[in-house]
Amino acid sequence: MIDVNGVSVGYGDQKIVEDMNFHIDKGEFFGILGPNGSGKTTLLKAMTGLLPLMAGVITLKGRPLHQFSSRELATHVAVLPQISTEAFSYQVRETVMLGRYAHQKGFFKGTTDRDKEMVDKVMEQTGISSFQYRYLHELSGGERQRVFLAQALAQEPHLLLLDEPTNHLDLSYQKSLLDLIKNQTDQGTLTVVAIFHDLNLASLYCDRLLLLDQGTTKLLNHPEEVLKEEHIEEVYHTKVQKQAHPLVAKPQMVIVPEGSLTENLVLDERYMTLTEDCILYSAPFPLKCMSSGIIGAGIGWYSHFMNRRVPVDYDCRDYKQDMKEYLITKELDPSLSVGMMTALDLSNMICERFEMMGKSVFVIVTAGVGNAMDVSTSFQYDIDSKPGTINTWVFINGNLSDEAYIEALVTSTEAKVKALNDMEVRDKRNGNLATGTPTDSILIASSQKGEIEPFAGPITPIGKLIGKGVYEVTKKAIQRYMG
Ligand SMILES: Nc1ncnc2c1ncn2[C@@H]1O[C@H](COP(=O)(O)OP(=O)(O)OP(=O)(O)O)[C@@H](O)[C@H]1O
Repeated sequence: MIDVNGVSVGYGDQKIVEDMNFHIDKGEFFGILGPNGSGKTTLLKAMTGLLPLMAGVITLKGRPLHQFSSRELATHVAVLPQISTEAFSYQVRETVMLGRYAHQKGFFKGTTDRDKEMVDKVMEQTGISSFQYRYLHELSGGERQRVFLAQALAQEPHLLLLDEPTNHLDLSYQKSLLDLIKNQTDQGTLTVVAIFHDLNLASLYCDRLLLLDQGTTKLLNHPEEVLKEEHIEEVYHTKVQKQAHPLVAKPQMVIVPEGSLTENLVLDERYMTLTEDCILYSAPFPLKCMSSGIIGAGIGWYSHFMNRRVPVDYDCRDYKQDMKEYLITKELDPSLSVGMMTALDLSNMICERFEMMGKSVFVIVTAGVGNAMDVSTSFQYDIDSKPGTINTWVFINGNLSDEAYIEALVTSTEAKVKALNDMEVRDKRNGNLATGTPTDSILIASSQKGEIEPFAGPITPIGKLIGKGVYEVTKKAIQRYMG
C-alpha cells in the first residue's frame, strides 16, 4: 500500500527524521510510537505529502506521492491531525460533509444522495448524529475529535493517517473508535497508520509498531517484540513493567510511580492472627500473589489472606459468594483478599520464618492428610472432594520475576511431596506413598521489593529457602495432624 524508502524529512534545513525505510501492507494497522519530539508527527506529515522530503521517496500504490494532485490524493488518503483548540465556526454536519469534497464531481460539485448517506453513516458510527447541527466551538474536545474522525471516514479513504486518534476521548469512545477502525482493517478495506502515546492501546490494536528514537528507527516489529521493558526504558528513559493482558494475548506496559517501592517491612508472623474459625494474614502493604484460592485466584495484588475453617460436611453450592460474605463479616474487602477453606482444626497450623543471606520467607501450612492420594493413580478412582486439604502459603520478602513465581510454585510443590513421602503418608486406596490431597491449594505472595529475583528454583537463595521452609513446615504440620 505505502512504501517509505530512505526518507529524511524536517523543517528548513533541519533534519528531524532520518533514513526511514518501511513498507505497510494493505489492511495493516501500523502504529508509530516514540517520546515527545521524536519525529512522529513529522513522519506522518511526510506520509500525507504535506512536507517536502529532504531525501528518499514515499510511494502510494507504487506511485510517488508528489505525482498525485491534492484532490486525487484525497480519494485515497484521509488524515486526522492533532486537533488544536482554536475556535471553529462550522456546523458539525457541514464539517463532516467537507470530507466528501474529493468525491464531488462536475462544475457545481453539488451534494449527492450518496454523499448524504455516507455522512449520516459515519456520524452514526462516531456517535455524533445527535449534535450534528451544533457548532464546533460549542463542543467538548472529545466530541470535536469524533467530528474530525467522521470527516476523515466520510472521505472513504483506503489509507487513514491518524495523529493521536484517542487524544481527548473517554475510555468508551477510545474503544469504540479503535474497534471501528480495526474492523475495517481486518476486512482489508482500510489501511491505518496511527501515532500513539498510549503503549497499551497500540499493543492491543496494531499489527506492527514503529518505535522512533530521536528521529531514527529504534525498532519495527510486532507489539510483543517492541514492547519489552528494556526497549521502552531505553527510549522513554522511565521505568516500566511489562505484564500480560488478562484476556487478550497482547503485552501491556505499566509505569511504576516514584516512591512506591520504598517501604521495607519484613513479612513475618506479626501480621498473622489465628482464631478458631480462621487464619488471617493481613499484610502491611499489598503483595503480588499467584494462588489457587477460592477467591483471589491467579495473579493479582492482595492484602488479606484468609484460610477459613468450614465443617466437615460443608456443602455450599455458591462457595465463592459464601466466602465473600464471610470476608465482609470480618470487615475485609473481598477484592483485596485471597480466600481458601479447610476442614482442619486450625490449632494444627504450623508457621515459621526462614532466613538466609539477607533474604527470607514466611511459610504457613495446614495439612489435613486424611484423604491423601497418589496423583499418578488418581485416574483409577472416583474421588469425591471430601475435606482434607493441604493449604500452603509462602510469603516471600523479595522481588520475583514471572519465571520466579512459576518456579516458586514448582519448588513449593516438590518440597510438599518430599515432606509427605518422608512422613510416609499413604493413599488409603492402594497403599502408595501420597503426593498430596485431591484439593490442595497454594499461595505464593511476594513483597516485590528490592533486587529482582529472576528465578526461584533450588539453585537460588529464595528457592533454597522455599524448599527448606515448605518441607519443614509441612512435615511438622503432618506430624501435628497425625498426633
Ligand atoms: N513546523 C516546525 N518547524 C520547525 N520545527 C518543528 C516544526 N514542527 C515540529 N518541529 C520540531 O521537530 C521535532 C519533532 O516534532 P514532532 O512534532 O514530529 O514530534 P512528535 O514525536 O510528534 O512529538 P509529540 O509526541 O510531542 O507530538 C521537534 O523538536 C519539534 O520542535
